[in-house]
Amino acid sequence: MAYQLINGKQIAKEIRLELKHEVEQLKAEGLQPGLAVILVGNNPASETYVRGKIRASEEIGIHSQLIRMNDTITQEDLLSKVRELNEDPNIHGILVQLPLPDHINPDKVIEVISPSKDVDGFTPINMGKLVIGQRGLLPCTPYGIMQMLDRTGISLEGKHAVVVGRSNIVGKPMAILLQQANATVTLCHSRTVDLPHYTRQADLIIAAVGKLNLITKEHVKPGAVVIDVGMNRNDAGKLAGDVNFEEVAPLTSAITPVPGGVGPMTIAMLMKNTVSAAKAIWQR
Ligand SMILES: Nc1nc2c(c(=O)[nH]1)N[C@@H](CN(C=O)c1ccc(C(=O)N[C@@H](CCC(=O)O)C(=O)O)cc1)CN2
Ligand SMILES: [Mg+2]
Repeated sequence: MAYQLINGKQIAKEIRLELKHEVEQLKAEGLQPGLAVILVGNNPASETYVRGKIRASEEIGIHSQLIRMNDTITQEDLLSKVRELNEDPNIHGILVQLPLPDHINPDKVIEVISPSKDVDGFTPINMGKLVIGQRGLLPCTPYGIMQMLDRTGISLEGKHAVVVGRSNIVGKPMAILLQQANATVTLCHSRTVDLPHYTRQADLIIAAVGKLNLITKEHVKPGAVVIDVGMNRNDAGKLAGDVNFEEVAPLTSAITPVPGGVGPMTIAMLMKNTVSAAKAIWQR
């Protein structure tokens, strides 16, 4: 079957270009959105993602500040830094790159980020708003997937979506956004018995577990749409998703690649959230 390859890299580029124009206008009106990125330690993958965030900010015209902290920093010192940024009038978005070192409780850190500056959409306030359908800042990866589906013209109305993975960052918020778009949602996870039983009924599969080749052709109904959120290394050391792309793609109507699918959308939506946060704070 001929399938559509959903080009997240290209869609993300379009979104960044739209934001660049919007920021030019905002700057002319006297507002330059500002983003602070906190990186604790030197995890190589985090270094890459943080670099991508700073580069995207620069390209769009968002003022950015990278705050590097040694991995021996105390939780209290990290909390103090976040509190300081909460009060900084030039900063409209704050994010703490995850994962954090083991001695720091990420929940405690996320909790102190001002919800109005929480451009990751991870604070209990923004998560709560999402659940009850109030406007807030949305987590970037699920928000990016919604944009990708929308901009590809994939309708969710009445579709059966199966989300595999129940993380706070992707699976849970994804399930909520999909049901708000009138999909019927099944949320599967590592303890689901007979995963293919569920995924084979799906018009849309979102694979967000972090397990190489978890989704094989046995999991997929012909014509389904498959979104791969996984980021794993294969035997050759190459980046690969949760979906066995070679065998699954020909069965689908549309599928995202890894790399070049969901990943770039995450950073584009972070930029969008930063611009939205700046406008909301400015209008207060
Ligand atoms: N505070 C946060 N921490 C983490 C988040 C997050 O949204 N907020 N998500 C991930 C990491 N992440 C952003 O932080 C992220 C991961 C991957 C990509 C990406 O563009 N991937 C590329 C491939 C990049 C590569 O070659 O390594 C792709 O898929 O094409 C962007 C952002 C965990 N932590
Ligand atoms: Mg990807």
